[in-house]
Amino acid sequence: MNLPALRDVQVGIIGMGEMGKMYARQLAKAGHVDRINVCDRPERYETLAKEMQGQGLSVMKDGHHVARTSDFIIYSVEAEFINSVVAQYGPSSKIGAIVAGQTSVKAPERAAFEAHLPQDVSIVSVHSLHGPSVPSEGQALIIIQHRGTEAHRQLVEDIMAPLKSRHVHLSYEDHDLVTANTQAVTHAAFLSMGTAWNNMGRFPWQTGRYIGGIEVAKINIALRIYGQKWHVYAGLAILNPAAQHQIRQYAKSASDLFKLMIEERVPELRERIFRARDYIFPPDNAAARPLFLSDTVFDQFAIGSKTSGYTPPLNSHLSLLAMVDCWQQLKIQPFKHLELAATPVFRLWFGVVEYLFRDEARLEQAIQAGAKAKTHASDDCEFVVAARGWSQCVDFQSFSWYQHRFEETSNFFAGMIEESNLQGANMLKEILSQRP
Ligand SMILES: NC(=O)C1=CN([C@@H]2O[C@H](COP(=O)(O)OP(=O)(O)OC[C@H]3O[C@@H](n4cnc5c(N)ncnc54)[C@H](OP(=O)(O)O)[C@@H]3O)[C@@H](O)[C@H]2O)C=CC1
Ligand SMILES: O=C(O)C(=O)Cc1ccc(O)cc1
Repeated sequence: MNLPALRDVQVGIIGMGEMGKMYARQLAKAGHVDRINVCDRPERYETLAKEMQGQGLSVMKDGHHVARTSDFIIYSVEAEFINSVVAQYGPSSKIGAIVAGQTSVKAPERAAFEAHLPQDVSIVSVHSLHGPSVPSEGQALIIIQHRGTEAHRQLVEDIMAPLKSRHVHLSYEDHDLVTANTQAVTHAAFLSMGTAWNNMGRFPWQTGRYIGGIEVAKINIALRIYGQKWHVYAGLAILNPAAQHQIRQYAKSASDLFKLMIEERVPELRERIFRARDYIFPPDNAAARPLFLSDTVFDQFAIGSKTSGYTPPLNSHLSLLAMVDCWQQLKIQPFKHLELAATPVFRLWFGVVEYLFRDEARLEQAIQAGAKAKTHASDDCEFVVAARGWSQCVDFQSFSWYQHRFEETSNFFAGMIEESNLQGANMLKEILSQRP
């Protein structure tokens, strides 16, 4: 069947949440295709039509209308619902259409497409590796040519071109492996930090003390994540087949290292941390292009005043030590994904980890702080409990438990999130532009 020329293509977006709106607005602005047909749930039709007035979009009542008129249909709904939404609207797909999903985890999307789409429909999926508030230019856009020809793939890439993203070609399987390696444990770390602060009942940035260096990055990213929708994180943790055991290992690594700290088993602790470091940051790894973030970079975004004369106690950085230990235990080499398919959050987090691990004196200070000074032992104890809790929640595959845990902490942070998101966005932009 002949494919339409780009200027004659009608693009359909089912699910006008944050990502759907971001795509719709950018594609409509480019004006390179014939029409953009969009819908959300039928009960939201009138409100959506009003909201989208004058933006060059054709707002439709439901997914049947979008599917039957569009040559390229993007499902941009919650991963938890992808099967039921595709089951409902998939059979209405226009003959010969190309279908994609924006879901962050592809195993359920693939299963839904294979089960419910007619055979004449091609599957060339997409996934923007950034949140809706990050400009798409230069960020990774994964393209998955699953069922269809080169011409189908090319048409999809031409349709997505106005986003000016960097197209990365992966299979469905590799997508889930790469995103589990970059996102699952990263999110578990930040979610656990937030839960620990909530359970301690104090905001780390409201203690009146100066917070600089990598602490600022931790706080801003944690708040950034808690400012997003819970289902995005729940979906990729619970439904990605490669994510669960990584999150479990992260909790185990945090717990193992914490036990070595409180039992003051310094030689064992040091041996384990240095073994992990040598695996993740081998000194002779020419392929690894370090980010080399510095205190000066982070301190531009410090909280409080350095002139208060207060010297912050040394931190054990348990969340960072556990990350590298987890990667080493599972033999994951995250460097491999840094250039190709890292999200902005992962790149920043990796930079923070590297900042600690590429400096032996800093690493030794963390070991001493954890096993001797024990200045952060009570925080670390809460962190271990929180990491285990998130891991159990993911193992149990409970979306409602996940939502409850997430919202309890995001409510605790309410009021802080907006301010921090602004600072977090500036920080991401500044720090990520520091790359060699
Ligand atoms: N936010 C992010 O940072 C990123 C998200 N993604 C992925 O993109 C997808 C969308 O995420 P995002 O836009 O953030 O989430 P949103 O919750 O903002 O958007 C999803 C939208 O789809 C709607 N929806 C659900 N069922 C239907 C249906 N039957 N018909 C029409 N619309 C429906 C939802 O309605 P309701 O709320 O009532 O359920 C909601 O408005 C997810 O799979 C997510 O994992 C990918 C990259 C980044
Ligand atoms: O950068 C991150 O890890 C984020 O938190 C934003 C995000 C969330 C979900 C995705 O599918 C892609 C990017």
